[in-house]
Amino acid sequence: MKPQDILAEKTSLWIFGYGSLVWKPDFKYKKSKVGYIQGYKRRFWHGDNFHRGNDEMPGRVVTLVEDDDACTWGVAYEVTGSQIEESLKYLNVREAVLGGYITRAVEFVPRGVGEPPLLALVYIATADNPIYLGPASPKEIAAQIIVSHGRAGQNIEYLLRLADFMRCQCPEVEDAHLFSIEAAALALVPYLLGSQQAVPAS
Ligand SMILES: N[C@@H](CCC(=O)N[C@@H](CS)C(=O)NCC(=O)O)C(=O)O
Repeated sequence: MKPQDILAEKTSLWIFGYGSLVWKPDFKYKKSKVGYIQGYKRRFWHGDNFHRGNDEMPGRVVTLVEDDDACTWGVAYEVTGSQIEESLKYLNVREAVLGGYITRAVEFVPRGVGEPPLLALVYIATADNPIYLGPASPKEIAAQIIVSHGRAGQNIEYLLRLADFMRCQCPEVEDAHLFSIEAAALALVPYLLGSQQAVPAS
């Protein structure tokens, strides 16, 4: 199903967030649900030269990579009436124009027992995007994150708030990729805080 199929003559639209959108939606919505989408894994493989980085030192933000065996937890937001146009207009700038994300339609599964799956719009950055950075080790990703910042603030804030969301809202979920990067970044902070030692080689 294409994104436009779920937008046609809609009085209600669900938007799935799995990165900064889980802690900073910044658009009006009617309700939100924690849950997951199947067939995608979340990875810090997208570059960001606006919100959490710049052209000289791009930050790293998350995107989704297709993987039939994986699922990604986040938050789905329901927008209705005028919220639909307002949210899409806002996200088009924040995610597509400034972030390089495209939209896809996905099936969102709410965590609540017996709650039916919902069709949702999701913003994904694909490998053909000019600022896509691709795979790297947790240490390499962490080393890039701790020195990057952009118009929205420090890249490490983006990492820590996402890790906090997962610990608080999805404590039962194992996300080795996210938490290994968080641990590597926190281990590097003492070196960042002006210690004399050089940052250890990764
Ligand atoms: N599309 C993902 C990732 C969104 C995301 O992190 N987008 C960046 C743009 S590169 C953003 O909005 N950052 C705002 C911020 O870092 O405060 C989501 O659904 O959460």
